[in-house]
Amino acid sequence: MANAVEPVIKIADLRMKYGDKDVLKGVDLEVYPGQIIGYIGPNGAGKSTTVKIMLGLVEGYSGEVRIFGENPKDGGIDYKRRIGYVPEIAEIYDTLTAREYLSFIGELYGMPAAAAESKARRLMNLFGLENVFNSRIATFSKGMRQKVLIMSALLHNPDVLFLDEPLSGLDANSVMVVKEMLALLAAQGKTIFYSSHIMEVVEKISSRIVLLDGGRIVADGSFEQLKERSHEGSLEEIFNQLTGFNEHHEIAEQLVSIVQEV
Ligand SMILES: Nc1ncnc2c1ncn2[C@@H]1O[C@H](COP(=O)(O)OP(=O)(O)OP(=O)(O)O)[C@@H](O)[C@H]1O
Repeated sequence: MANAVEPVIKIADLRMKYGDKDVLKGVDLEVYPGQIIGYIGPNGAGKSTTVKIMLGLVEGYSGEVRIFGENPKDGGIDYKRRIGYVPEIAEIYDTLTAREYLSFIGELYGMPAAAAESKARRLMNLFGLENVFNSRIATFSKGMRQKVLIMSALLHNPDVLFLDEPLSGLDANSVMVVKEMLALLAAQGKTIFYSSHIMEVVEKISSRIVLLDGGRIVADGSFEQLKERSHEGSLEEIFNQLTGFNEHHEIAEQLVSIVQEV
């Protein structure tokens, strides 16, 4: 049955090479409003490359890519205001205070300065960072910096959020808050593209899981559908089965034996 709602993300036959290496080998994907996509795959599978292409950060690919119907190659910027991004490794301006940084990012997205600052302050309070609003980011712990990154991606109320290991460094309480917040955002029609290696979290929060392996999508469905198809119990086991990995015992034993050599 045709879906009457327009896809937020539409990718068709996406291919990308780095030098001689085929990194993406024909990826097809349509993502709809309100979906939380768990985008998973082994190291080097091509996850970050896909996301960077969608964000317009990487060129040189072939195939069709549309975000809100726009082609990242066309250079339009209005649709980019509807996107939020938490990269895995972020360039964050250490010398700025959280207040300065977040206000700056808000203004970049077209928010009035006062509105950006007021929103940033209230988000900081809810993340338990009210006492460091005027402190330099250089003095922040890893988790505090990660919270600032999450806030900076959300400040302008984007319609689609790309998250790469967003919970990295967050304490257990903050993890619960962010997971619940993502579910609420999705329930309001926001689209979440969630890339992570933490299978327990992906299993719980995703409405749909897309597994990329060697530049190809090898599974696409809800956790229940993937479970039924693979006859495995957990997403970690499904991941191991679909990526053909069953050597963890052997490799672990060999690692230990090398470590123990003197
Ligand atoms: N700028 C680049 N130049 C050359 N090769 C690259 C570049 N960026 C990525 N690659 C290669 O493309 C492949 C896919 O990388 P990508 O970062 O998309 O993988 P990933 O699925 O995000 O992996 P991880 O889980 O480790 O983050 C890897 O083999 C990587 O070495």
